[in-house]
Amino acid sequence: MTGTLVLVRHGQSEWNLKNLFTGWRDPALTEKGVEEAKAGGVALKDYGLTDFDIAFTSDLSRAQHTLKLILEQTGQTGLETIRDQALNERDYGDLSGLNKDDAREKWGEEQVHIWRRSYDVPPPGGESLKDTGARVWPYYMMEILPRVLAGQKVLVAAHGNSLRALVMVLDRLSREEILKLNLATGVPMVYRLKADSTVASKEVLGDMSAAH
Ligand SMILES: O=C(O)[C@H](O)COP(=O)(O)O
Repeated sequence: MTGTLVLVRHGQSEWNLKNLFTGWRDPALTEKGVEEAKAGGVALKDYGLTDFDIAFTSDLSRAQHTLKLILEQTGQTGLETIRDQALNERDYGDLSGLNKDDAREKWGEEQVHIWRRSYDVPPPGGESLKDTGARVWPYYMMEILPRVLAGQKVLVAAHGNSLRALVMVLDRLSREEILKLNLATGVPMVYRLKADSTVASKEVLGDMSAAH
């Protein structure tokens, strides 16, 4: 029997609230984001996951803060944690700091949707989902997956697009399907993997439909 992999997107950030492209910029969580992260922790606790072996997070404070708030709820504040920029949000390049509605007015709804959700079209000066995956997938294979296959319970607090890259592979989504996938903030996804690293089961502890 292999272990458990939990993926959770950080709670709402100040720039999510202001509707700005964020990428590698480093805004803090909002009050709502703090509440979402705590709720994610409570959901894990209620589910019975209070004994993680290790946690991973990005180099960005919104993900690190989310992880801290979750671990406070599961009673694991001292848990070994590895931070790595391989798990950072996709680099939004020249869009970073721009308002998403202003960008739609300037470039059109469809172009902005393609930049935000397509597999291989990068925003100007930034990373496509494929580019993001090119750093997330090897990191997952080398650092995270071996621990899960060894039976550990592993928690990953990261970002909308670094996690979409992982979910694309875990859920075997096509390029068309990934266009439609949005991850809600603070909602844990609990995966159990088979020994061949494919997914045995997936449970979502919250409401993903609120994602946009
Ligand atoms: O970096 C950002 O702006 C957000 O965290 C994710 O953005 P998206 O919803 O446009 O992918």
